[in-house]
Amino acid sequence: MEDFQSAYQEEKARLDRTLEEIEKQLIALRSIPEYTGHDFTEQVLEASRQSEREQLERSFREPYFGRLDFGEQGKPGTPYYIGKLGVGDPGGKEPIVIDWRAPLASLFYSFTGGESASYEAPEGMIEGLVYLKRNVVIRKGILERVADTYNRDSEGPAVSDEFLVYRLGENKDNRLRDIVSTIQAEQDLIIRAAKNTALIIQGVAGSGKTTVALHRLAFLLYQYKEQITAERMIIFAPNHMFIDYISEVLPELGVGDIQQSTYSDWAAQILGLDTPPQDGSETLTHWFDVTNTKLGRLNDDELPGRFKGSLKFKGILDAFLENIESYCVPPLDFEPWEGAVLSHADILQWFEGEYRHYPVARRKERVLSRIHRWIEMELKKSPSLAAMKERKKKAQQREKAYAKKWPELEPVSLYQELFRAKKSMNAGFPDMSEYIPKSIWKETQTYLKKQTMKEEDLAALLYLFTCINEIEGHMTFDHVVIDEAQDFSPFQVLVLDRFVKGHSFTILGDLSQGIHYYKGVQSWDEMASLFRPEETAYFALTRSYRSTMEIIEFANEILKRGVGAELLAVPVFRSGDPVRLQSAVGDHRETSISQVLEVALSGSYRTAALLTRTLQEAKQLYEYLIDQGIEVHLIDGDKGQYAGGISVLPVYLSKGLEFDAVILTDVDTGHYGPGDAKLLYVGCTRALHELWLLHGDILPDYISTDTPENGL
Ligand SMILES: Nc1ncnc2c1ncn2[C@@H]1O[C@H](COP(=O)(O)OP(=O)(O)OP(=O)(O)O)[C@@H](O)[C@H]1O
Repeated sequence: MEDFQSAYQEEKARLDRTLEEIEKQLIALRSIPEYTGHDFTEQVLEASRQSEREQLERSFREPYFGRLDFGEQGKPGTPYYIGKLGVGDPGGKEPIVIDWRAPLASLFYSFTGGESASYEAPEGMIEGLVYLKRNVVIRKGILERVADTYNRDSEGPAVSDEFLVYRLGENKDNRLRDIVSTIQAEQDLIIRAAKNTALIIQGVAGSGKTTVALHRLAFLLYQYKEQITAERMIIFAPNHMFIDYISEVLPELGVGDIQQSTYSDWAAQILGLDTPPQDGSETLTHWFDVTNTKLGRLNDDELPGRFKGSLKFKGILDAFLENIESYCVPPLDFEPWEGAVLSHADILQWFEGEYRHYPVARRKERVLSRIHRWIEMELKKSPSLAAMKERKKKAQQREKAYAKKWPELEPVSLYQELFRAKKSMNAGFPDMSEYIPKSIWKETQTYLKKQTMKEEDLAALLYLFTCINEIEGHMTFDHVVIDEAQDFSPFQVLVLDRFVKGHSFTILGDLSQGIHYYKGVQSWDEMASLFRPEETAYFALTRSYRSTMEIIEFANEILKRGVGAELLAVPVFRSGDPVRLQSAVGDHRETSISQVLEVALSGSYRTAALLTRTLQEAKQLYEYLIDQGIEVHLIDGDKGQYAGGISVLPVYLSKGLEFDAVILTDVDTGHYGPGDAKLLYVGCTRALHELWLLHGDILPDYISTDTPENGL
C-alpha cells in the first residue's frame, strides 16, 4: 500500500511536469498568428503547425499510458514514458513522451519477463535490462490509476495480466477501441511485421484480429512514412455497419484518411458500375434458410460463390481470353469512301506491332483513334470542298460501323460473352460452357441477360479488367487489410494483389467462424498458395480477450463437439457469471425473452444483443419489443450504422461485433441443425460478460448441458 502511495505520488508529480511542458509548447504554438494568405510554403507550414497543435491538445488530455524503465548493458535504468503520440522536448535530447510505435516502445509490449531484454533500433540490436513496466491511466489530464505489471525488484519474474484483466472487465460503448496500453506480445509481433509481406493471420474469436490490423496500419504509417501514404491504404470490411463500428480506432491513434470499403464498393468503382452488387439480406436469407437442409451439404461445383472464387474459374477466364488478340482486329480492309483504303494488314501491324506493349483495350482505343487521324489526313486530299463534305459524311458512318465490328473490350461485355449461348456468341470467342457447372452457367446467364450481377461475379470482372486494361497509379495500394478473410475467395485476393505494391497484405480471419460456407476458404493454404513462400508469413492468435472464461469454455465445447475443432481459444483469466440456459417455448417465448433482457441489463451493461436464427424472427422480435415500449435497434444487413444499445439481429449478421450481454433465442434442433455449430459459436463469442441461451424442447447435441438451467 505504501509502495502504491509513493508510486502514485511519483507519477502525479511527473504528470504535472509533463502537462506543464505540453501547455508551454501549446501556448508558444498558439501565439503564432494563423496564416491565411496564398503563399504555398507558408500554407504548408501552417498546416503542419495546425496538426502539431491538434496533437498537443490530444496529448494534454492523455499524454501517456505507460512507463518503461530500461537500461542498456551496464547502465542504470531510465524511465521512458510511452504515449499514443510522441511529445518532443525542444530543450533536451530525449523526447518527453515516446510514440508507442517507436523502436524502444516495442519493449513495453514484447517484454514478458526474464533476465535480459532487447529491441531493434535503426542502429542495430540494443540489449539491456527492464526494471519496471508500469501502466498509468490518465483521463482528461487526471491521473486515475497506477498499476505495475512488472517490477524487477519484486518477486516473480513474469509480467502480470492484472491490468489487462482490469481493462477487459470494462463495459464497452458502441465502437471498437484502441488497445495501445495493453497490446500483447503476440499481437505486437503482427503489428510490427515488415511491410512487404502477405501476412496471413488465423485468430480465434476475440483474439483482437480487427484491432491488431488497425494498429498495424498506424504502425506502418509511422515506420514507413517516406514510402507510404494513408490515402493509399485500404481496409476491406464485410459490410458498411462494420466499417462504422471500427471507425473510431484509427482517428484515436492519430491516423486519418485510410480508405475503408467493402470489396463490392471498391470493385464497382474500378469497373464503373452504378450500383455495387451486394450480399443483401435476400441472398443471406437464402443461404441461411433453416428449412433447407440441403444447403450445408453442397459441393464446390454446386456453390456459385466457391466455384467463381476458385483458381479453376480463373483458368477458364484465361482460356477464354487466350486468343483474344487474334480476333480483335476485324478481318477486312477499312474503306471510308470509295477509293480510300486502309488495308487490314496495316491495321494489324499497328495493333500487333507498334502498340503491342499496351493492354488490348488500350490498343483498340489507339488503333481506332489512329484510323480517325488517317481519315482526316485523307480528307485533306479531296479535290473540292463539296467532295470533302460528301466524303466526310460517308466516312463518319463507315467509321462507326467499322468500330462496331471490333469486340467490346470491356469487362462486363466480355463476361456476358462468356455466358452467352454458343449460337449467339461473337466470332472468335471460344465456348467455355462445358467447363462451367451447368446450374451455375444457366443461373448466371439468366441474370446477366437482365443486366444484373452478383457479388460472386466481381472477382472475375475485375480480373478481366486487369487483363485488358492497365492499372493506373491512382488505383494502386501501398497496403491492404482484409478482415473476415475466411469469407474471401482466393480469386478475389489474387485479383487484389495486382493492385497492391509488394504483396503488402494483412489477411486476417478465423476458419472456425467460416459460416458463409458457400464462399470463402476452408484452409489458409488456399490463400498462401497465391504468394511465393518468401513473400508470406503466417501467424496464429489463440488467446481470446473478449469474453469471460466461462463464455469461452462454453463456446469451445460447441466447436469441439460440433466440428471436432482442435485449435481452441485460450481465455484470459477473467471470470464472470456462468453461461445461462433458459427454456423459452410456445406462449412463453416472448415474455421470457423480455424478462431475460431485463435481468441481463439490470447491471451496468451498455450494449446487448438478441440473436435470432433468421432475419424473419429478428424482425418479429423487434416489433414485439418495440410494442412493449423497449428501445431496440434492428440490424438487417442493409444498415450502414451501428447504433449500440440493444440490438436485435440474426446470428449470422453478428460476426465481428461484440456486446456486453448476448441472448441467443431459439437454440434448439428446430432452428440449429447439425451443420450450424459454427453459427452458434459465432453467436456465443460475441458476448463480453454475459451469455444466455433461450431454447425450445431439444437442444442441439453440440451444446453442453453441463451448464445448469437457470430459472429467472
Ligand atoms: N491486447 C488487448 N488489450 C485489451 N483488449 C483487447 C486486446 N486485444 C483484443 N482486445 C479486445 O478484445 C475484443 C475483441 O477484439 P477484436 O474484435 O479485434 O477481435 P477479433 O479477433 O477481430 O474478433 P472476432 O473474430 O471474434 O470478431 C475487443 O473488445 C478488443 O478491444
